[in-house]
Amino acid sequence: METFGERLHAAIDQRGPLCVGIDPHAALLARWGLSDDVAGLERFARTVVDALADRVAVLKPQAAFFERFGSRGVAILESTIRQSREAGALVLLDVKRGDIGSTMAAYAAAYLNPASTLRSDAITVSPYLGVGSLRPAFDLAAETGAGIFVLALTSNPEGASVQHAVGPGGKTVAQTVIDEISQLNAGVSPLGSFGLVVGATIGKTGHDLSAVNGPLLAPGLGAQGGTPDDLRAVFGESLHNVLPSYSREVLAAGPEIADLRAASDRVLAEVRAALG
Ligand SMILES: O=c1ccn([C@@H]2O[C@H](COP(=O)(O)O)[C@@H](O)[C@H]2O)c(=O)[nH]1
Repeated sequence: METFGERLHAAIDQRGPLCVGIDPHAALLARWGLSDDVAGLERFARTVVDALADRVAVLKPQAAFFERFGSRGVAILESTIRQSREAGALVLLDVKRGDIGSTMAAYAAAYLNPASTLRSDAITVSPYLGVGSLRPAFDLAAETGAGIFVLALTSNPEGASVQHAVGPGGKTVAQTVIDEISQLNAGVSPLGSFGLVVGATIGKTGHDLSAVNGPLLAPGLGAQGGTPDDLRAVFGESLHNVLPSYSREVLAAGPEIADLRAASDRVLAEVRAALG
């Protein structure tokens, strides 16, 4: 069985280092001339899949924007995940789950079990209950060839007050998360399946990402103010493992498929130039 790290490495080789988010904000539905309801949601998500799933390495549906429409929104999320994967994109479902281990096992089954209708290639998780509480998700991911991205240094300005806090061992909370995830990827080639989320907006923080050996998802580009040039300051020597992620910056170019493709090609060229 191919691991998520192997599949992601191959997808980036073939399609380039880019993740595009599927974030059907109410404001974007309006901008596209769509109604803020399930029909609008379905058209929006289908258009993004038709435009990008056969060309970008990773699509990242943001579960919140589907869940706000209840069970009918979740049904659209299911079809969006399925159609994206059928068209060749890897799907990173942005759900940011995190709970005590026994409950985490159920979340993992919902998103990573091959029999689940929400089965994705990878998910985002929150380590606020301790990285160890995520163990059932790590185990199921390893068993099924899926990936996990753990929030470490998030792109929002509020994140630092918790993530930069220093624990009893003298390490920051974020560095503790980074080090625990690094252990899961130790010795793996070409790329581990356990990634971190590190915002492109955070600047130079002094955190050491050199041992991660896994993908570093970088949201915060575009609409949140981060630029490809910021990536060097944030990631330094770890730039080669960065997966830049854009949502609104690309989605705002819709609803025409050609315009979405052009926006995605433009940001890909910009991040390629920055990553070197
Ligand atoms: O630290 C984080 C973690 C996740 N996100 C998510 O990424 C997208 C960003 O959307 P933009 O439109 O490109 O700003 C969104 O789904 C967030 O929930 C993040 O921004 N920062």
